[in-house]
Amino acid sequence: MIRAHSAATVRAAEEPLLAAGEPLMARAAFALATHVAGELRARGGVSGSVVLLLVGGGNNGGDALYAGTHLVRRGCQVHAALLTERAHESGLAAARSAGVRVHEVLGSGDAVGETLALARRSDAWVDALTGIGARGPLREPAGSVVDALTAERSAWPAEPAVVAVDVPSGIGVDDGTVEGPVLPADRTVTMGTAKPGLLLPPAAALAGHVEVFDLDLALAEHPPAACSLTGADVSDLWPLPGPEDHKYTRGVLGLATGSQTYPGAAALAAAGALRTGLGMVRYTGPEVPTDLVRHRHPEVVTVPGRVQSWVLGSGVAPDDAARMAELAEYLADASARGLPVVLDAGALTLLHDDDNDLTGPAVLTPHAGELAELLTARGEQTGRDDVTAAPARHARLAAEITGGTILLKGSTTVVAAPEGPLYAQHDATPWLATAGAGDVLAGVLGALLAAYGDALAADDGTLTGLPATIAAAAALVHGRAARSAAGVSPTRPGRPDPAAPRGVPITATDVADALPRALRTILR
Ligand SMILES: NC(=O)C1=CN([C@@H]2O[C@H](COP(=O)(O)OP(=O)(O)OC[C@H]3O[C@@H](n4cnc5c(N)ncnc54)[C@H](O)[C@@H]3O)[C@@H](O)[C@H]2O)[C@H](O)CC1
Ligand SMILES: [K+]
Repeated sequence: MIRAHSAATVRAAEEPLLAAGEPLMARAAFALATHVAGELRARGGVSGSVVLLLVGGGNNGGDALYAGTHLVRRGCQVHAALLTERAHESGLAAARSAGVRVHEVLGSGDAVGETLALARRSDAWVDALTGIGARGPLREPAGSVVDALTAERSAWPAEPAVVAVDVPSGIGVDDGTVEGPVLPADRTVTMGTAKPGLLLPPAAALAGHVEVFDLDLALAEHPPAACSLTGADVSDLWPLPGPEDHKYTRGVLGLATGSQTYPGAAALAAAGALRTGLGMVRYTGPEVPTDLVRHRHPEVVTVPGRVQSWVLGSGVAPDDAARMAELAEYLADASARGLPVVLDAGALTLLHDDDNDLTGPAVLTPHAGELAELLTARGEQTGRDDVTAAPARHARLAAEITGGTILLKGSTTVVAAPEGPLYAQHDATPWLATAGAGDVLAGVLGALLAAYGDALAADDGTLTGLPATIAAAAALVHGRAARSAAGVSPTRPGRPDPAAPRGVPITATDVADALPRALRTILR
């Protein structure tokens, strides 16, 4: 699991070490210089390369100035463009005495032109304008300089190497927003621990490859603000059957999905659930989807009976009054029993007013538009673009309003419960943006929740965070299955790797069919 901690937590953890005189900045600077040298080596060599440090007025800039002294000693020609009146004093003194060429570009009256001229002669740019001390989007002239460098860099995608210090300057460090200019990085060298903005969209896409440099910060007692699950985490929580298991100990999932108009969602959700593995799927719905499910998945039982979790709503239109009334009944029953439910598609509108408030564990699976509609219906006027600009913030808000866990679908899936860490899962592929993919995900999620259904129903509060972890796990598995089906390899958010296979078109059925293949690589 990748754990990211808030700026405030990092400062609290740094405090005692700084008070004890630990040379944190010196360590950070050495690590930064090592990674910059690594980028230069990958592009042909270190000695003789030209490095440009973009220096702000705080310790973030200090890291880069000290790193510059190491790079000079490794034979680089290092320039420092000071985009501040007050550069880190000792760092600047060390840089000057080591032979870093310092340019006080503010004084020239043309900070953009001066910096751009230096940048065009450089093989690597080190973004040290702001770190965890940033307040809001980049102020001038840093903003205009970054805009100009971003335009310059997009003209030469392969060059130069851009290395961000701690975070790409100007991102929302704690929430992943991008409210102004940010220079996309090839690599971010982050100090002590990952920061939420390096995992959360849209900022995560600008960080490139993230290297966490350990500063021995005492973070164990500080809960992370954001996490990303890895395959190993999913393997640890996966419900593996034992010799004593039977269908009810493995979990029975109730599917109230699909409708006369959209029968396919019933079969796709069933496929996702069955290939995730569980005791049994019970399907309930009108004749057309029922016949389809029976035909496609003879394993599915279509008579009512005991279930341990529900998936409601995939393939149900909010104006399908009869079907919506059924969903409301299932939701009320599940809530009364404390059974976990997945609310997808049409079922999300059940929470557009507080008549159906959630009393049991629930995971809502909206895309950005559905989340905007839900928030607006609950009095928070929100547009789709607002959600995509700040997904973590809006997912958390919806979780607080509804009491449910929000799995917000997107190129990076964000999961937010009313409290506890956010999850960011960047495991999918753009090929997954295809009809029915969400139905399969709902089935995967429902099956996993069914395995934990009895425990969640009997929970005394110790499992509060479990639905969010399970939702993140479902997103990881679903994304890995899509990559496997499309034939693409894992990617970091951000610049696509030109050498990576591009993949092929896939259907939602392909994703469901690829689940066992994906699980074979996860459940080792
Ligand atoms: N504390 C340590 O010894 C270590 C710190 N690390 C690095 O330090 C930064 C945090 O440094 P801090 O001085 O607190 O703040 P920043 O340098 O991130 O930024 C403050 C700097 O930026 C200016 N500023 C603030 N907001 C904006 C804005 N919107 N636009 C433009 N400029 C802005 C502000 O005026 C100050 O001049 C941390 O990220 C690490 O990189 C070490 O790594 C570990 C030891
Ligand atoms: K930075």
